[in-house]
Amino acid sequence: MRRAAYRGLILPGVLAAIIVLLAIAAPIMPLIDPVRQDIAHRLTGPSAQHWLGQDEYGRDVLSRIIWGARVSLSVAFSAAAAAALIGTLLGILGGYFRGVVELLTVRAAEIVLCFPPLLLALLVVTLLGPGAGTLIFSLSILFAPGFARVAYAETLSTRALDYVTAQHALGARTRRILALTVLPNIATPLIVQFSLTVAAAMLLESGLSFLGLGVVPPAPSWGLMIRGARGAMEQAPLLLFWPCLALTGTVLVLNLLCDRLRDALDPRGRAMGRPGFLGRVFALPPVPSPPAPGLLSVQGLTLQVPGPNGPIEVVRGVSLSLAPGETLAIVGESGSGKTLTGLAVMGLLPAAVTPVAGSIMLTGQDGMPRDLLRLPEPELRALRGRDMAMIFQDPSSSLNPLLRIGTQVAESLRAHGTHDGVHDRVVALLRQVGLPDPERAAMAYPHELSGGQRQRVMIAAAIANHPRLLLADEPTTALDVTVQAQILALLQALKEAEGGMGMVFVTHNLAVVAEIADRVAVMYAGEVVEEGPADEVLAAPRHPYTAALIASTPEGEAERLSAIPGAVPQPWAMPPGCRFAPRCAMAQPACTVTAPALEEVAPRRAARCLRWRELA
Ligand SMILES: Nc1ncnc2c1ncn2[C@@H]1O[C@H](COP(=O)(O)OP(=O)(O)OP(=O)(O)O)[C@@H](O)[C@H]1O
Repeated sequence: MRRAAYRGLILPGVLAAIIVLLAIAAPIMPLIDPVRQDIAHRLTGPSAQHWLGQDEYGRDVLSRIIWGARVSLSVAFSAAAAAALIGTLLGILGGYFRGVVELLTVRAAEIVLCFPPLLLALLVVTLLGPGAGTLIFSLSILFAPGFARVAYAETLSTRALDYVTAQHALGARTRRILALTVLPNIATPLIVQFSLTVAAAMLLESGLSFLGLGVVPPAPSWGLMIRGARGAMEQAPLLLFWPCLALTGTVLVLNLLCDRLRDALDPRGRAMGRPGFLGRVFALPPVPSPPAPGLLSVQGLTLQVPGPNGPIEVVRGVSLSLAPGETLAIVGESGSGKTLTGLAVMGLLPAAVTPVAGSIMLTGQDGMPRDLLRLPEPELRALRGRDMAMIFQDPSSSLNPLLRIGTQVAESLRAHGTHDGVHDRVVALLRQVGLPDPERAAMAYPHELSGGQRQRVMIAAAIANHPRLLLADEPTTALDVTVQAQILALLQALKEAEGGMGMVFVTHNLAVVAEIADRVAVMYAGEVVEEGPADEVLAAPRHPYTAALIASTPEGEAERLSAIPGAVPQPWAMPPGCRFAPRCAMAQPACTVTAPALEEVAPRRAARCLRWRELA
């Protein structure tokens, strides 16, 4: 993934390098003297000797463009770099220490913002006299507060995050925390700010030179060229075109370069967002006739992420089915692919994850089965929250902290066309999910509720439109044990009340499976290794991994737990043959050679093990 991000740097990097090299190499290139006048040939068009023609004094336009790049680029880069350095320092210090430091840094820098930028630049240039040095000085004063504000805002939110607190807890010095933890984490918006500032500085330099307050004529600068060309626009329009093209092109290349640089430096960059419909569909082979589902039927779902040596299958050939009114638990260790399978159903996969095979058929409220993997985004969006809904692990981060609970639950109703009696319906929903004083809860903000109450709110929003399918991704993991039991009981009760609603429950907890699931799919390293009725699978597993999971689950006080040796293999280092073989007590040589298929081991039961019969 990072390699792809670095590849994205090539085109803008090469273009920017050409521009910079041309500017640097201007003195040694066989260019005509950019200030040599040839009045006899003023405003002459392109010729073999003057490729871009001659200007109003007969000077060579190509030579002035290339020499002008030196001035424009050096002024813009120097000013942006100085502004970035000063502004970032002020912003980080102000945001981190707050109080008086904030007053002396960020707030002091903001005084500059009270003046119109052009007027301030004019003032400085008038006081110090025109020239490149003055331009750099005035532009850095102008742009530093922008950096200070971005750095300040980002530092404010970063300093409150757990990984910064963790550094304090480890006894790290403030200087190191600022340089090694805060700065890299606020770098992304600063890079974007830098690209915008370079572009703005080039434009302002051109503007000031155009006004006669920047670079002093006859030295070449793009701004001066535009100024000169303006007077001769009617006779030689191309004279205006060339410096404008150079300015626009350079600004666009710099913006692109900074965007790509941000993607390459931030490992989260490409993982955020979601793949578009075309990206999804082109990656998927057509399915001739998808099997008819009960409520949900996942067939052969394979998900890939880009890896350093080619794509990696993080979920492989997963097939699941769910009948109306049924609860299917997907269980497995961390990294087994449970969450990605759930997100694939919702069409909410991260951008880095692409479905490359399989189908996900859902029968909607209208009784029509649809393949969710091949549905355009607007149609998927219409299904989300109405035909299928999802609740997540951490209710604190799923609720918007700035909106009242009632507004957030109402949003899920309004999103699907309910506009009348919304308040009453919201209160009824909050009552249905067991919130003690629903009228008051509707007016509360998320931070005023406990974790369990927030999860109840999420459930209320999820069931607001009577979905046919409810996906619950570890909805009780972030809660304490007593609250967990209440939420499980609530989900069970709601499922019965909402007659026919199916539930897919992602968990790593077998006790939860035993409590609520009708069927269970056990996942290991991206594959379903066993599937069947929950009570049968838990009582008599047919896969050594399921058996090992059960043996490692606490049950009663006297039980002795046995841990599963080793760890789930990393997606890029899957063992050949059976993926569980390296950790399996029953593994034999054949297991490390042949990847077992998911075999039917009893009616409506399947297992992916060569030796399942020995477990029977
Ligand atoms: N955005 C992503 N980019 C690259 N790889 C990813 C991404 N999301 C998940 N993966 C990989 O896919 C695999 C399955 O992840 P998934 O989150 O589905 O596991 P899980 O079983 O739900 O684990 P957990 O219980 O910890 O959430 C993991 O090994 C992870 O490395």
